[in-house]
Order: sequence, then structure tokens, then C-alpha cells
Amino acid sequence: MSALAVNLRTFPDRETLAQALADEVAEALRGAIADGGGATLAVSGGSTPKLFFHALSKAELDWESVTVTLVDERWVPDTEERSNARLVQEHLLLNEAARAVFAPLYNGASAPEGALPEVQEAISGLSGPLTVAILGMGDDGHTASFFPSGDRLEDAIDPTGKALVMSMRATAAIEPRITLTLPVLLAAKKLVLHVEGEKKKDVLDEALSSDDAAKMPIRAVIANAREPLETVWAP
Ligand SMILES: O=C1O[C@H](COP(=O)(O)O)[C@@H](O)[C@H](O)[C@H]1O
Repeated sequence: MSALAVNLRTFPDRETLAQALADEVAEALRGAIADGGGATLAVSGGSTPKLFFHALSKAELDWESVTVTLVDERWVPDTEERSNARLVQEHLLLNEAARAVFAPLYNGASAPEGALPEVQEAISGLSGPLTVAILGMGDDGHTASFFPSGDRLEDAIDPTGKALVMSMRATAAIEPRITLTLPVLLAAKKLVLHVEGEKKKDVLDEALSSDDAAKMPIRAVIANAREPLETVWAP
């Protein structure tokens, strides 16, 4: 029997998922803007979000009122292929979304550890909890930069922790990383896990079979989410 559970929605294909997720995210951003404030959107990097980014970039809303940031970043400049900021710039901040404000996590410091106070201040300047945070998941069960065996994993996934951002080093991570912490992600008004492909479905099933978050850190999100984690998947 599963130790954990998510609210899984399955789509027939990745294009349909991308458009449905973009429509929902756009609606949540519009709602936050209508409530009188700005809206904040934290997105993941990696290979999964491209179709979703393209769909969302065409959504009609008051993008000037939206700040886009990242759930996590590889500590490389945006001239590098592996930069999550570069992915966002090339695939999300286009079309209508070109008018959004982008708040990157990488700031050019030589290492993320030394950059934490500055990045933390920038993140705390975003008004209130995130409106929307979209998570991805790696084949090892990492999400954001919560890597199994990460040097700051325990601190990053402490649900009672006070830090907003954390550095992370892990062999599987390749570069040093910076990540929003679990409490920041859990506080998002809308939190969605976006996974695609049969392999990731197997990884998700494995994640749901135990609650050992040190082995598969996605479990920390699933176990501590206010309600069963909204999860979207397509083959
Ligand atoms: O390194 C990262 O990987 C995960 C998963 O990426 P994917 O390529 O398997 O979709 C991603 O969610 C995270 O933001 C990124 O930094």
C-alpha cells in the first residue's frame, strides 16, 4: 500500500497537457492580479517544461504585473546551455510573456553559497507567497534542486526551516545549485508537479511507495503539501 498520494491527472499527449496547464496557470495569474496585487510564477528548468512554456507565453494577461522566477538554478551564467534562466528566456519570455519581469536566481557570484543572502533578499522582495510554482522531477526523484545526497538537502527540505533559498552540491547535480526551499514551495497558492513519459511515471510510483525523502526528495513535497499534490502527466 502507498505511503503517500498525489492528485494525478493524466493527459492523452504532451501538447494537450501543455495547453491545459498553461490555461490553468494563466487563470491563477489573472486571479492574483485581479485581487489587486502582482502575481509571481516560479518555474522549473530541465527538459520537460518547453511545450508548456510556449503555450503559456501566448496567454493573454497583464504580464507586466507578473514576476517570473525559477524554482532552482544551476550555478552557471545564462550564456551556458544548461542555464535554467536561459531556458526561460528562450522558451517562456516570448510572445505575450515577453512583458513579464524576470527575477533570476543566478547573480554572477563565484559560488551559490556566497550569493545566498543577496538572492534571499531578492526573493523576499517578491510580494507574499508565490502565486504559482511548477515543479519537475528527475529520474532520481529529485525536484527543484533537492538532490538525494545533496550537501544541504536536510536544510532545504525542512518544512519548518526559515531560509527561502539554499545552495546545493551533489554529484548528480553536475554544477553547484541554488534552490527555493521546501517551505517557499509549499506556501505557493498553486503548486503543480509536471512529469512526462513512462519512466517518470515509474519514478513517481516508486516515490509513492515509501516516505524516505532522503532517497527521493520529491517525497518531502508530497508528504508536506497542504492537499494531495496536484500532478499532471502525459506519456
Ligand atoms: O536539473 C533539473 O532537473 C529537474 C528535472 O528536469 P527534466 O529534464 O527531467 O525535466 C528540473 O525540474 C529542475 O528544475 C532542473 O534544475
